[in-house]
Amino acid sequence: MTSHPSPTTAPSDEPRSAPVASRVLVLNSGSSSVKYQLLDMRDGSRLAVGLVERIGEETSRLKHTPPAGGHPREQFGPVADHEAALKAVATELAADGLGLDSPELAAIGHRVVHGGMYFTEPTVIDDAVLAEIERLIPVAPLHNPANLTGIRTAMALRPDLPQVAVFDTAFHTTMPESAARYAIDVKTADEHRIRRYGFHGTSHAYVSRATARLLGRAPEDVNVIVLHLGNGASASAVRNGRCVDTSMGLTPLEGLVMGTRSGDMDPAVIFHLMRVGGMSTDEIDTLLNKQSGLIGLCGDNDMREIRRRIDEGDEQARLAFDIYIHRLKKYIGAYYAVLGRVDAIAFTAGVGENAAPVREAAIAGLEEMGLAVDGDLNAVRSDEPRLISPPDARVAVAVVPTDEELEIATQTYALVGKNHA
Ligand SMILES: Nc1ncnc2c1ncn2[C@@H]1O[C@H](COP(=O)(O)OP(=O)(O)O)[C@@H](O)[C@H]1O
Ligand SMILES: CC(=O)OP(=O)(O)O
Ligand SMILES: [Mg+2]
Repeated sequence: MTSHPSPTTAPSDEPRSAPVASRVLVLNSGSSSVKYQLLDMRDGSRLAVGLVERIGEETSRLKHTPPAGGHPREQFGPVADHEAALKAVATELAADGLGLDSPELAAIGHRVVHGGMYFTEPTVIDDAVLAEIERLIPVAPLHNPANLTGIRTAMALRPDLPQVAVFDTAFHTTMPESAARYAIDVKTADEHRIRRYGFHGTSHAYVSRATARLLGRAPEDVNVIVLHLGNGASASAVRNGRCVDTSMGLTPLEGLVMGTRSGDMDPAVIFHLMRVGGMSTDEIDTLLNKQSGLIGLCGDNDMREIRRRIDEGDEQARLAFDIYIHRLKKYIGAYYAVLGRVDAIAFTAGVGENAAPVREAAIAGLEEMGLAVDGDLNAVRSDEPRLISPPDARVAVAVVPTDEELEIATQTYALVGKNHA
């Protein structure tokens, strides 16, 4: 696709209608990276895609893929912080004539990981919204600070433009109290707003809908278990298009075994580490969030590397893989029981979309539940949503690539259009 010359600057006294500008820039700021996409919302096409990774290190890398036909450009060298990263992104976009000053830009959509109980919908960002995202930093210490810097930098670059926050937690606000509450003293829980919020909601929403489409059915008619297996990983149970349970909780630490996070464990492990191990709260926080999961178990958090080591007979990598799969299987069983009837199980994100051995092992032995994976279908590599269960399977097993950026752009553009109308 090419960048279109702007036909869009409307005179300010024109009647208010859908936004004339049709582009949305999406920023997904992680703890050490910024992923971005510029989309044209007339057809959902991508005008530019990129990533700045290893922010704050000497070895930062920016990779920018311009409109179709252009060669990806890479830059190496230190990018000090998220503000510097975003400015570098703005420079790259400007070099392709897609600068942030473009009148065709309708809005900037931001992934915000923790929205607490307050934000159930995409929200235009103002000072009060910024303050609430800031207040939630203690429950998303790896994510919300980066999200905030991304927002503030974008606001400084385009103060006139609507900046929209799309929250990871929003899709999970439909969870019933029976799933959202921990079984702890109610007064204490309420005082500190301790409950299960869930994350990756934009992905769970997008993938559960795309799975229904793959089955040729309406989202309201299907029950889906979504397994979002990236570096962070979470499972969700989606009944008739609405989330009824998810594996992450107050913070993105609960649930599945992840790249560097432990997921579920007896909370008494923490008291033990404090009392007997002499560790501080911060040390335990770092241990469980950054030094546990796959990396803690075997020294690698990348599933490709773990599979390579297993193929070489590495026992430690094998055990890490087995622990990862065991936890995943437990959640499949649990959410099967929560939903009662399951129409599909969808694998998504970096591991879910690419690691056929993970999909095979997670479903193995569940034939009595109507679950099976066809070896040939599972081996297919594709960017398209696809079934990997045998044609006669009672429950569909699918690989459904997620697209958080498209979902964020869609929600952002819909909100800006609504506010305009
Ligand atoms: N070809 C592949 N085979 C197996 N695992 C892969 C492959 N490509 C990516 N992954 C896994 O996906 C992870 C990244 O997933 P992703 O969804 O991009 O994570 P995040 O958004 O949390 O950064 C990597 O850490 C790696 O474990
Ligand atoms: C919430 C969360 O875990 O996000 P990510 O997978 O991007 O780290
Ligand atoms: Mg991700």
